[in-house]
Amino acid sequence: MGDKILETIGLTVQFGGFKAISDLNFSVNQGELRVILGPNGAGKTTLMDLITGKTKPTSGRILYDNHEISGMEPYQTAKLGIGRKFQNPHVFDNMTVMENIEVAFRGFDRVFQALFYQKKADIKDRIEHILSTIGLKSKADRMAANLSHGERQWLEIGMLLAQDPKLIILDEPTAGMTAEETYKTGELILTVFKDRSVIVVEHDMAFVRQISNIVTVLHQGKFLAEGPLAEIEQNAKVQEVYLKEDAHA
Ligand SMILES: Nc1ncnc2c1ncn2[C@@H]1O[C@H](COP(=O)(O)OP(=O)(O)OP(=O)(O)O)[C@@H](O)[C@H]1O
Repeated sequence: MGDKILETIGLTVQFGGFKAISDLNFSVNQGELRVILGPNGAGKTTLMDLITGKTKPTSGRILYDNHEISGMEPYQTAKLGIGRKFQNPHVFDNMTVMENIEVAFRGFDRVFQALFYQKKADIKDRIEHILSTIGLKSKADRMAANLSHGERQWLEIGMLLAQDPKLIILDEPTAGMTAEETYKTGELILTVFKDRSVIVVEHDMAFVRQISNIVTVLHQGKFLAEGPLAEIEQNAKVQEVYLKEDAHA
């Protein structure tokens, strides 16, 4: 596999007679931040569901870090180090910000859970470090329910960091954010996930411009184009797909 963290080969999933992902060959290198673009219904979320095991492929392979993971359950891919942040934050409202990060540490691994109390000082330092990274140190004791939408998203990014995944999947991390929150999220992603393998599904083009390196465009479950954003924006096939999409809107 060389330095690929993820590779799909002929990946296909069929719902009834409809192929939501069709014969897709796609790969992400170690340490790369890859953005996935595509009009509504292109199959972006389905691809992320396939990688994490939420959806099982009809055919084809998914290789992750030298493991064949197609057909695995989400808890298995999580154990192997694939971490996902959903569009709507999955934080525990009835817990404080600090407790949410603590739970993310504890829940990840049973061995770690057993060691948790012995290593409390060490864990505390790591939790504090994560809280300052996501800019929520001063709100550590606040209930998660009382955070703003942007802060809840950052808290979930902190929970991902606590799990220390090898491959991070971010599903529209700026959905519902103000322009300022979106920019701050871009900065956060560029700093905290630097040198990590990250896949970001996103629509906000200003945000994509801020963070992007290589962009992969999907259309109707198929690979359409791939390259630096500036190149992709000039791509005739991509322009056609997005223009058609606008015409239907
Ligand atoms: N469980 C399912 N059963 C039937 N059809 C599905 C299922 N999941 C997804 N689809 C269909 O597969 C296609 C791809 O959906 P998907 O959500 O992956 O697209 P997307 O690129 O993430 O779109 P959006 O940008 O709107 O989120 C859509 O036509 C959707 O209706």
